[in-house]
Amino acid sequence: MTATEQLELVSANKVHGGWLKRYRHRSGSLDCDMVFAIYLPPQAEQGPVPMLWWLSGLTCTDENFMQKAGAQKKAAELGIALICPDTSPRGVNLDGEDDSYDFGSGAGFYVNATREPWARHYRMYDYVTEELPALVKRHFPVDGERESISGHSMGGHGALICALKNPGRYRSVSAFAPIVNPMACPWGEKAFSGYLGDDRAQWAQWDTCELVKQASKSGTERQELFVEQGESDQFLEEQLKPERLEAVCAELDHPLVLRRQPGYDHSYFFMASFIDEHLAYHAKHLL
Ligand SMILES: CC(=O)Oc1ccc2c(C)cc(=O)oc2c1
Repeated sequence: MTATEQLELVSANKVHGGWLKRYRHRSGSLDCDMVFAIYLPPQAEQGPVPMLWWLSGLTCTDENFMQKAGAQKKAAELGIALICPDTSPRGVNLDGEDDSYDFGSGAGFYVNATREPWARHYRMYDYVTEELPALVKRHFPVDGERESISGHSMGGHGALICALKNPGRYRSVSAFAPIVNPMACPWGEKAFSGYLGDDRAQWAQWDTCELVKQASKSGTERQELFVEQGESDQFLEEQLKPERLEAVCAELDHPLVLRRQPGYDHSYFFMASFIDEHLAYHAKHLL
């Protein structure tokens, strides 16, 4: 811990016997103040508990998942901490940052930007895989050896790339309606050209379908990917394209559980309907 590291408590609410807390801190990797949310189940009072990282989607903050998914009851039953970062740097005042919902504020895409003016602040990959985990392990009763990761949409893309880029790090990975091939959909093309520039070889380092191909070539461990997808999702055909992940995984024999759920859309009602099953899935790997 650095001598100046400070965690400012923003709010605290008791939920299902545990505590949901929000903290503000100075992020070195993003060079700005950030807020994150952590739910500590009642078991954390007895000793370190395993962690599930939740990465949220476009327009979200640390709050949406904790307020809308209804995950705390099951997390309390299982004894799993939930940690939810914000989705982009905040308050850095870059030109064009607030012009649209799918780029800039609330849309960090969990990459490390290499293009100016984004490169100094938009390093969400380093933030969610290195800086914030180290901080959480220093300050909270969590077991740093037992972590899993999940997320929704842009955050589902984030969860999948974090797991694929760090074989052996996460005990399990799941995603709701993830953007599985951002190199080839409008949201991803806009974000990657803005944050990374024109070099598509760089883009491939942040694309789930491409990372599955790379894992196959390099012979690294093939971790199962668990994906939940609503069939009435309004972004299914244009942005999410789960059939591309299905095809790549089938071709390369990468384990994938893709569940298509009739009638469900892209909203938090969809996540609230299946979050308990995802928590139980992660618990099998964490406990
Ligand atoms: C709270 C909420 O509804 O979150 C939400 C809405 C829409 C989207 C879209 C369109 C994409 C995404 O990545 O996340 C997301 C999250």
